[in-house]
Amino acid sequence: MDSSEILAVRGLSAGYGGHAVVSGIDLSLGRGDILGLLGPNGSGKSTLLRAISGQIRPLAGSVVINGVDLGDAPERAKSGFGLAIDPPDLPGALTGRQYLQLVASIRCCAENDWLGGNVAERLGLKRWIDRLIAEYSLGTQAKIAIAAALLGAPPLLILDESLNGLDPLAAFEVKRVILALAASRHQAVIISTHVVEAVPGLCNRAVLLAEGSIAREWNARQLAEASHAPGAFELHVMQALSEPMSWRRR
Ligand SMILES: Nc1ncnc2c1ncn2[C@@H]1O[C@H](COP(=O)(O)OP(=O)(O)OP(=O)(O)O)[C@@H](O)[C@H]1O
Repeated sequence: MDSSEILAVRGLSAGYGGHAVVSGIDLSLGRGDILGLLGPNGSGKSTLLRAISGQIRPLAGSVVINGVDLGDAPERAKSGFGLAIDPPDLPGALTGRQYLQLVASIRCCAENDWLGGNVAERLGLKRWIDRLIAEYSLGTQAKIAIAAALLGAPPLLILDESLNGLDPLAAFEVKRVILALAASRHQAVIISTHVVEAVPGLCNRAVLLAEGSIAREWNARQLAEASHAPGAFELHVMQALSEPMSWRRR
């Protein structure tokens, strides 16, 4: 494996009850990559991220995180990524601080071990930190999930629609944190989103999932070009989705 490769997904199929929802997925992320994962509802974005994060077992193929095969050494591989938990799955009976302490103890780091300052404060969590997560709004829950995912600066950061529900200031701060992580070239980020227009300014790679397969990919140059023309990237995505499956991935 290339030492700069943080995520290597090869021939991955995954789904539920033995039925594949995503199949034939190949992905390689290096240090400094920010991958935007796009796709219509039900196209398999969350399923793919669940397979990459070891929440479901692949039906075929492999996932290697920072050089560790998830199938061979799941616990060691899992220490290579931070995942922002879906707000309904957060432990509502803990305070934000207790949750950060819990995640920090699992990651063997301090509860304020973030690259680039106090992320909890930057996301506006200071006045919520000693209150129960169950009392948080959805957006505030998303913020604590992101802050926890970033603890200990894991090589890979996985955000599944985590920008949803954030107020503009918090979304701006999360984007700044992500861009700084990528600029440090120690980490890679994979972020699924329906906010197509945010992708060219935030990501240097993008893939479009359709019916469980990668239908189209964009590299840094293509995203940079699209970012100069308002609406251009959204148009590319909509065009790709309107093409028959057999035309895609050119
Ligand atoms: N736990 C589950 N058990 C069985 N089927 C599931 C489960 N979770 C998702 N699916 C099915 O897998 C398919 C892909 O769902 P998935 O949530 O991965 O899509 P998505 O692209 O993330 O969608 P969205 O944009 O709506 O969040 C859907 O048909 C869905 O019904």
